[in-house]
Amino acid sequence: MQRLIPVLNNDHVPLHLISVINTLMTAAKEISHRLHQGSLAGTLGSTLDENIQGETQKKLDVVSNQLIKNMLLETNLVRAVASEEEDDIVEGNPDAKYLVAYDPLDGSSNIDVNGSVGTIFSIMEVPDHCKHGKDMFLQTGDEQVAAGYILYGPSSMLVMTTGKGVRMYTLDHTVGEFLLTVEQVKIPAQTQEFSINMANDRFWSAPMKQYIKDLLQGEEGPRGKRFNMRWNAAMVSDVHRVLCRGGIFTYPADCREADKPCKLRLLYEANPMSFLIEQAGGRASTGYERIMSLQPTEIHQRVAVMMGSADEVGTCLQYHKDIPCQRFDA
Ligand SMILES: O=P(O)(O)OC[C@H]1O[C@](O)(COP(=O)(O)O)[C@@H](O)[C@@H]1O
Ligand SMILES: [Mg+2]
Ligand SMILES: [Mg+2]
Repeated sequence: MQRLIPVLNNDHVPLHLISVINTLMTAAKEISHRLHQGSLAGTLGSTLDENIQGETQKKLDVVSNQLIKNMLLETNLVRAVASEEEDDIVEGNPDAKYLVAYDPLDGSSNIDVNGSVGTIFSIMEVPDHCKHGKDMFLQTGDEQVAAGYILYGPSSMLVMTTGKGVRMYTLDHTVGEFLLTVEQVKIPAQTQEFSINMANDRFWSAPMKQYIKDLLQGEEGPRGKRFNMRWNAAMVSDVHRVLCRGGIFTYPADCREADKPCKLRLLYEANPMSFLIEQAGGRASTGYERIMSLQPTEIHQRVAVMMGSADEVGTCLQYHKDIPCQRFDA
């Protein structure tokens, strides 16, 4: 089985970019090790702090963030990082070419129940027109040069793209390397599986309520087929399932909190996942716009997300076209 770096070399990925990716993998192996140690590592549970988004930080959110940030900045190949767990960007080498946005630990409410979690990353180049400050990161998802995630599940897996399809690698603990295990990921266009937090049903907009209602009616409803539901509460593992066998994953806008209609973050959750999904033949939208075409205005900006099997996402978007409603995220 091929190791990660020779695969990236074969794809003619620039050497410095390979080093950045490899550094992320070194951090990921350390995070994977700590997660597998569980309570034995003394890093489960919460801190007394909140991040910029008002969410209680888990100890492993903080540890993972520090590991990734320090390792990336030490390479001197990174101009700046933007993390879910940092209020602002953290600057590195002023002459470096790469920007890395990341969610150090996604789905972190799963940590204390020994559930799957992940690390999500998005790599961009410093734009010509802007060499300083957080505005460097305000690029569309189409500008990403690499993106992916590490899923810490029963096995640890890297799933990534540099724009030439999607590959999956599995961490072989005996050699400490990610080995290529799926050469070309392709999402089936059709599906009978959806992934959503159903507890938010009464807070969704009219098109989303109707779409899910019709799915639930199965073969007796307008869709004419039975659907199953899966929700891991970690975007990484829910999207991983979609990449493996198809499905639609969605976290739509809702009206639970007027000033926070969306949950998932554009730069380090929605964009990298959309890059993977599109590279694997799927679609990724907010319900109204293609996610990777959005012009970001803030580093911690949130967006509505619906992504996965192309035909199923298309059907969901049709509901958004046909049913007029007040947009909570407008
Ligand atoms: O609490 P909910 O509504 O189930 O939300 C789960 C969603 O929130 C997230 O956990 C947000 O990510 P973080 O854990 O990085 O904040 C997603 O991974 C997941 O899809
Ligand atoms: Mg997350
Ligand atoms: Mg997180």
